[in-house]
Amino acid sequence: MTKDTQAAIQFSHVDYQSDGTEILHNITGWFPKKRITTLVGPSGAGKTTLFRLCNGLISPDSGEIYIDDKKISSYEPVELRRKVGIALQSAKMVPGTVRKNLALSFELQGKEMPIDTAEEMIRLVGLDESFLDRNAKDLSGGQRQKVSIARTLVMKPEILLLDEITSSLDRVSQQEIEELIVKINETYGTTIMWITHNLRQALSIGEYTWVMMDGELVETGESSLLKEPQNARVQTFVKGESE
Ligand SMILES: Nc1ncnc2c1ncn2[C@@H]1O[C@H](COP(=O)(O)OP(=O)(O)OP(=O)(O)O)[C@@H](O)[C@H]1O
Repeated sequence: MTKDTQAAIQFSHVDYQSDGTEILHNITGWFPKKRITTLVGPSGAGKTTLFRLCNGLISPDSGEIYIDDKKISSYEPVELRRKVGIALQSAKMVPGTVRKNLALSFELQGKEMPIDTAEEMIRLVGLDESFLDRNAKDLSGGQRQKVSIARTLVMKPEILLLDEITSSLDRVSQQEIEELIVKINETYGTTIMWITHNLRQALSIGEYTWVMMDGELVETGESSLLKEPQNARVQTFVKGESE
């Protein structure tokens, strides 16, 4: 992709190993600020591991990651967690109300969540305020995913990492979440990085795409590259996923 905007996150020759096995190899690339970029690739390609590097859960063995042109290692953990929010497919809830779940990040910092923040975020994700007092265990899969996104958004992250958040949802809920992702990006200018197995989503929602395979970044650019990939392995992957 041409560098017409600033990078929110930049990888420079990043390697990551676990128990002596190389999981990510020489990753060099960037995620444009305030845009939606999808990450696609076969299972085990290293996409989730890349996310864990981005929010500081793990650190590279070599190479460097920059967030807003500043080395990731120079961020305080609390500052990094606030800047980079993450929502996962499992959307695990703690026992109790939706409000309690939304307040988790504040609680961890010994703060109280402002009432209007909870209301703003629950409305943003398309649920009405009565949901705040519902028990999280009674939510449907789609509602739980929306609450999980709202829970990440309460800290107003500049960068939002979404890991396969629509894979277990029905078509209608998927579409609602897709619309929500676009709305978050437009409302707050949030940089969004979105792992998805769904190439239709990558083509229609994500402006840019990273294609990862076997721990490497094999193709990157505007999402339209998925229509005519240059790399033979990507061609095979795209063909397989579209059948
Ligand atoms: N903590 C770990 N220890 C050892 N191996 C790991 C660890 N975490 C991930 N791996 C391995 O690293 C590789 C990449 O895993 P990762 O979960 O990042 O891939 P992925 O692209 O997100 O896959 P999926 O689409 O299935 O979620 C896999 O082979 C996985 O088994």
